[in-house]
Amino acid sequence: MAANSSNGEQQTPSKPPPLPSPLRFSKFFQSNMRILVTGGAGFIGSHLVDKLMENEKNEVIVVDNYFTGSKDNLRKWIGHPRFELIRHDVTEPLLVEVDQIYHLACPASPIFYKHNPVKTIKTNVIGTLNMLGLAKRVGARILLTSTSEVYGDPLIHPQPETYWGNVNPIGVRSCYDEGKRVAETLMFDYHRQHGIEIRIARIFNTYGPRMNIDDGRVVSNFIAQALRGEPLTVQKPGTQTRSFCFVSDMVDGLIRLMEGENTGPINIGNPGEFTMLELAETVKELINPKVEIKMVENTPDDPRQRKPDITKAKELLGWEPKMKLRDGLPLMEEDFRLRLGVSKEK
Ligand SMILES: NC(=O)c1ccc[n+]([C@@H]2O[C@H](COP(=O)([O-])OP(=O)(O)OC[C@H]3O[C@@H](n4cnc5c(N)ncnc54)[C@H](O)[C@@H]3O)[C@@H](O)[C@H]2O)c1
Ligand SMILES: O=c1ccn([C@@H]2O[C@H](COP(=O)(O)OP(=O)(O)O[C@H]3OC[C@@H](O)[C@H](O)[C@H]3O)[C@@H](O)[C@H]2O)c(=O)[nH]1
Repeated sequence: MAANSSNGEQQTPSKPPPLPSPLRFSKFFQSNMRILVTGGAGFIGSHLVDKLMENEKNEVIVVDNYFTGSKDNLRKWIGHPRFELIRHDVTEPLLVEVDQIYHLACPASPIFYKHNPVKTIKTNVIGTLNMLGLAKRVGARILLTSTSEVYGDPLIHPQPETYWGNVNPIGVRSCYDEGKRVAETLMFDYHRQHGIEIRIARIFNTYGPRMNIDDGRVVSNFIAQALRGEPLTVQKPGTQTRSFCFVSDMVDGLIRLMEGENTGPINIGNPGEFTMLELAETVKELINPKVEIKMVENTPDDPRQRKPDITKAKELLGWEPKMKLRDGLPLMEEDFRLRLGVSKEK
């Protein structure tokens, strides 16, 4: 049955989806829903695993190369009978019998995805090709965590899914921005050519507990700096905007997309938009009023504005974020205090 694409026109595949394992049709079928999460040892992935494991009908397999993720994020599941953790790089083929694939494997922090740009684009292109080949072979439904970066430095604001973007094809961010755009292209080509069941989430900036403390992203940087009494490093011009979604809202959106009947792409993010100076002032107010704010140089091609139009997510998934930034930041502060060993001043 042709799924609907989020921009309205039918993306009717030329073939029906490949049949799942015959086992799933047997009336005595006892096995669980077998779910693969690539990049499941990462920030969003490990929270997704926590949520999926709450359902006793789910078996979860995580593959991860630990480039930016950590086994520590999954320690509570290691040894659990419905959980498996495999060290695997998605740029190499993988064969596991699964029913759903959440494909999150890709470094998300700009510092990390710029560290080895060729590897980043290989992960996005070859990694996604390998996961689509697996989906075709075993008849699995596959969800790609794409990104707001596919809009580049957007000329339309807020960004709807119908916006084709404004992306530099040869810049220092292109390994990620164009890599994710190619991944989306591959997803739709496998859908149209082979009938694969696809889901595409365009994730906007997400924050919360378990972010790497020094992964260089703005929310983790500001909170770690405030807790360490270091100046908050606002990258110029400071008036650039982002919209921040708390990780539990993000995970809820991803699961609704996977379980729904729409291919996407669908924006998943919080439309609450702030400048980086406003974010710094909020972190200073909530965490450490004595901390300084200092302007520092930015990096090339940094988008000037970003805010999701989440009309599709509301209408097609019945989803919208619940956590406001001022309520989410203290939860992240608590996590960072624990991990940094910095107690709250009385
Ligand atoms: N966090 C955000 O704000 C955000 C925004 C937009 C999109 N996304 C996307 O969501 C996904 C998860 O992001 P995150 O914030 O959890 O990042 P993260 O870096 O914490 O997680 C990525 C995980 O993928 C693993 N990985 C990277 N390359 C791999 C490879 N070649 N093979 C196997 N594993 C590999 C890493 O070790 C890590 O565990 C990514 O696809 C990212 O592009 C995140
Ligand atoms: O210390 C810092 C870090 C970052 N910034 C600024 O904060 C803004 C956000 O930067 P981040 O590095 O947190 O994140 P980005 O918005 O560049 O990318 C983020 O959103 C898109 C996702 O696909 C990426 O995975 C995610 O990292 C940028 O304008 C950056 O210049 C600071 O002002 N200070």
